[in-house]
Amino acid sequence: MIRNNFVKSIKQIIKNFHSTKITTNNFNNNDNKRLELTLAIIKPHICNDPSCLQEIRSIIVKNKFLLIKSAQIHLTRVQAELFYEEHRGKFFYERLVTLMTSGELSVHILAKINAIQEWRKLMGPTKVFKTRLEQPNTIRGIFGLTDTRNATHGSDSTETAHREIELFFPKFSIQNWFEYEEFEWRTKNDFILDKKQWIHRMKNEKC
Ligand SMILES: Nc1ncnc2c1ncn2[C@@H]1O[C@H](COP(=O)(O)OP(=O)(O)OP(=O)(O)O)[C@@H](O)[C@H]1O
Repeated sequence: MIRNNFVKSIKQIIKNFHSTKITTNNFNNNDNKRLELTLAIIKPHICNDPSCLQEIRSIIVKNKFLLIKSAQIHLTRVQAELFYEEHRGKFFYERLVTLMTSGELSVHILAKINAIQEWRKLMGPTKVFKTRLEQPNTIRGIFGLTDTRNATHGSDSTETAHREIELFFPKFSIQNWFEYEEFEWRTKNDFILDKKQWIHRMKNEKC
């Protein structure tokens, strides 16, 4: 019941979000801090439910993250094992790998000032049952089902973010993005959200 109410209120927030045009003022800060990149993953049990998937993507946009790249990816077992290598041997490792290979993932490179910390804050803590009580308005508080099926993933440091971005988007050059694009994303006037691809485009960018 409580969970249903949260889902309803999130739906309402999203309904109010009609405009796809946003201005960089939303992304600027006063001390000209650079944007940061992080990797966000929406896990398979959410991707299997189109309305939940749509809601989480809309929450990302609503919270003023820039969607730089997005892809639907089905991991092989080898890829999932590599991704979660640090957890090998833990009691939840097998079920985690099974979950992450059970269907498509929605994978996104997000940009924002303090993107890593901001995305983790929006997701909420790993443990779903505690999170539902203590931080019910976070993504995991609303959409998490169990500690493993906790809806989303987010990189936990710059080093991890860059490693994970390279793993999922091998053609994307982080170095080039910071050298040639970061300034424009941070300072140019407006972007358009392409809701088919779930990426932001600079206004004059060709599709
Ligand atoms: N105690 C646990 N029980 C079940 N699953 C767990 C547990 N701890 C972690 N996991 C699963 O392993 C994933 C990676 O765990 P980690 O400790 O890196 O958490 P996290 O940094 O909050 O999550 P993520 O890396 O996915 O953003 C978690 O997102 C969750 O799916």
